[in-house]
Amino acid sequence: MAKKIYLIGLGLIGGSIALSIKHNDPSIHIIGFDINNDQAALAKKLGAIDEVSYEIFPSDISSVDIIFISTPVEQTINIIKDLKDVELKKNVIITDVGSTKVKIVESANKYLNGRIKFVGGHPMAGSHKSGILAAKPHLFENAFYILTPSKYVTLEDLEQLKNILEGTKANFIEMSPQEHDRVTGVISHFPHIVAASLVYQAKNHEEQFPLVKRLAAGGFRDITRIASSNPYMWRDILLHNKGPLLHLFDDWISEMERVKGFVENEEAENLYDYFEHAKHYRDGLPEKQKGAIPSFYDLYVDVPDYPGIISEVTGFLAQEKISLTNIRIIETREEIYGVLRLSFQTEHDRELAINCISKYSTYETFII
Ligand SMILES: NC(=O)c1ccc[n+]([C@@H]2O[C@H](COP(=O)([O-])OP(=O)(O)OC[C@H]3O[C@@H](n4cnc5c(N)ncnc54)[C@H](O)[C@@H]3O)[C@@H](O)[C@H]2O)c1
Ligand SMILES: O=C(O)C(=O)C[C@]1(C(=O)O)C=C[C@@H](O)C=C1
Repeated sequence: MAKKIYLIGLGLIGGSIALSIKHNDPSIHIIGFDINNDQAALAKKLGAIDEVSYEIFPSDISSVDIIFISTPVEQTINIIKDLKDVELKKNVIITDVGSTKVKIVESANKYLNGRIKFVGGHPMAGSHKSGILAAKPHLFENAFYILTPSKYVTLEDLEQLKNILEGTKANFIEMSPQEHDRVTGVISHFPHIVAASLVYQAKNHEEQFPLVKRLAAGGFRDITRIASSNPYMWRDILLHNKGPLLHLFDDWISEMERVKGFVENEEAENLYDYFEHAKHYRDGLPEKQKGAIPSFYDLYVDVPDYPGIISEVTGFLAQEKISLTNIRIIETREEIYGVLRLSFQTEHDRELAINCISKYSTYETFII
């Protein structure tokens, strides 16, 4: 069992991996390095790591069992290249978390050439946010964690990596780097391009229609949330996955032409079928697992409808350090009661909230 871990890159993903390892087994010693010293200091302060390294390859790197590279994908390749000349522990495992795999695994095979065991990794959960302050120990709960092990990696090596990642509560799945980049191109990379393009469509109409920005409601905000992601990260991802993405551009252009034809020719039945089939497929996405549908867990609370009720309820949760992902007043009933909808990242947090609210109040809670 690995007892000493080294994390290069202490942002959202690296930080969440560190927190999940620490929460699962505090005895694991984690050293962390980040080119941004503030991130590293925060990671230490948050208890994600035990020790900050101020150089990327410290002398005690030769004693670590597993090295996680959780940097943007182009930096990941640079680090793998530099690692080839570093003295490391025999049987050390190196893994990454990059959103692309083909180029990263190619560089590992080229520079580490089996001398060092490399397991491509990619947790299929995250956020449009970046940095250690967005990191959560349960970020990967119920998500798929994709592994693309090279031929030099044994089953025991994979088990050792999965054991250290047990605290993520993710579901591990193996695939080839090629399959990984094709699939993630479809369900992650290209959707990020589309989200950004929809933002540009609004921006490009703002001069003619100044209200565009102000009238943007839930639908536009939902579909464009990921356009707030880290541009540095997505620049690298698109350049790493150019091949599959160029095919997806062609598919998308054909699809838009097809739908344009339905509208232009007023093909009502085709338009209905278009939305109906999309709804059927989307509604069929697995709810429990993350990465497919944001697995927010909603709790409804019957509350008296008076000023300050929201801060009263969130105050209960704050007292017990229960984190919330969203809160909305969804209904104000004629009589004195209203309904709050509280959203949580995990079912466990929702359970904690139910107990917390019943402990501090008589407000009725229910799950739909
Ligand atoms: N954001 C997501 O939803 C998500 C999900 C799964 C995988 N990923 C992948 O995880 C990786 C990290 O993404 P993130 O969301 O954690 O980004 P992030 O910006 O939150 O964190 C990246 C960290 O790496 C540091 N860094 C950059 N270059 C470095 C270098 N050369 N040496 C050391 N540290 C360096 C940055 O200072 C930053 O703190 C990326 O490869 C991304 O594709 C992201
Ligand atoms: O949840 C989000 O905001 C994400 O964009 C996470 C997301 C994705 O779903 O595309 C982004 C990049 C990753 O490689 C994996 C997951």
